Amino acid sequence: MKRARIIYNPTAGREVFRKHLAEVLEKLENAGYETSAHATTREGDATVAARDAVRRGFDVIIAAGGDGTLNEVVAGIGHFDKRPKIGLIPMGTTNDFARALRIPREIDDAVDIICQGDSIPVDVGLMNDRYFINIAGGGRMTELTYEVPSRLKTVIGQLAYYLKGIEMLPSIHSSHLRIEYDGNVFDEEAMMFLIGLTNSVGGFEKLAPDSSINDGYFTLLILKKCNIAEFIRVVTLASRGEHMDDPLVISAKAEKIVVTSKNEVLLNLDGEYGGVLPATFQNLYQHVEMFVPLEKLRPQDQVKKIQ
Ligand SMILES: Nc1ncnc2c1ncn2[C@@H]1O[C@H](COP(=O)(O)OP(=O)(O)OP(=O)(O)O)[C@@H](O)[C@H]1O
Repeated sequence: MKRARIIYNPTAGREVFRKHLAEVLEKLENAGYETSAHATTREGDATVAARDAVRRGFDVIIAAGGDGTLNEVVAGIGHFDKRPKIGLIPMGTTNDFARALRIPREIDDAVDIICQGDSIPVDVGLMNDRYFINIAGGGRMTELTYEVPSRLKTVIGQLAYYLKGIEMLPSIHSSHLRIEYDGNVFDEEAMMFLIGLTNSVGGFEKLAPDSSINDGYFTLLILKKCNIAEFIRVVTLASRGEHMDDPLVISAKAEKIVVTSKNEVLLNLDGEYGGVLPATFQNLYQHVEMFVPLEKLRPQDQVKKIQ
């Protein structure tokens, strides 16, 4: 019998996962998994619990929480040579990663996907020595996501980002950025840069429309220096996925990106504070294996499943 370890964040999102734990355990047992669960107690605990699960030989780790919990689980298993497969039960507010992988928000449906057993390899990002699964970025604008108070985020979800964005508009300014990406160099003032692994960020599902979750490449987006009116124009275009051809936007695919600045530029990693530049971003090709609804994935993400 295979063994699964559920790592859940009891404080994530709106729903209380614990209330559903018995039925989730039963479903997994019926699907042939001997399952146990760990409730995280603080920030970073999912990383410790995931590391522990690898050492104890679990075949599968199921992250029940938001992107933050999944990020911590990936950080916990990332350094090991033999990594358990990951299942995801989206319990967060934005659940960007689950959205990109077409994993449904309903607990029951998400568990069904794990029980069905289809899985694909997924790329993971490494910034200096920290893992990310969805997006990294820097510049005044990306500070938004961690300035949104978490209680506000839980109550009104992604709307909080937009509200905070409007409030912060007057304070948006450019920074000097030197970005080396696979042999190319950008060295100018810019508003922000984003390094994406998936196509879904902060509710913007078409931010990196042609990204694939397992091709070994990041999508790099740079927004050049502009005024507030231009900035609003590009963000509006981005909400519709129509920003890629805008003259203020540089986009590229890259495996390795090195970013430095003459200014102090704060970084954002999967929606959390990620330190300051300089930073080296490395795409770890197909580093984790995740359970997904294979038939619902976009064609470019449907890598032949590994048995
Ligand atoms: N018991 C706990 N008390 C407080 N914080 C916790 C606890 N367990 C985990 N955390 C922290 O909560 C953070 C956010 O959790 P998570 O991402 O699961 O939910 P979310 O913020 O609601 O969702 P999303 O990231 O999708 O918006 C995690 O990064 C984790 O460090």
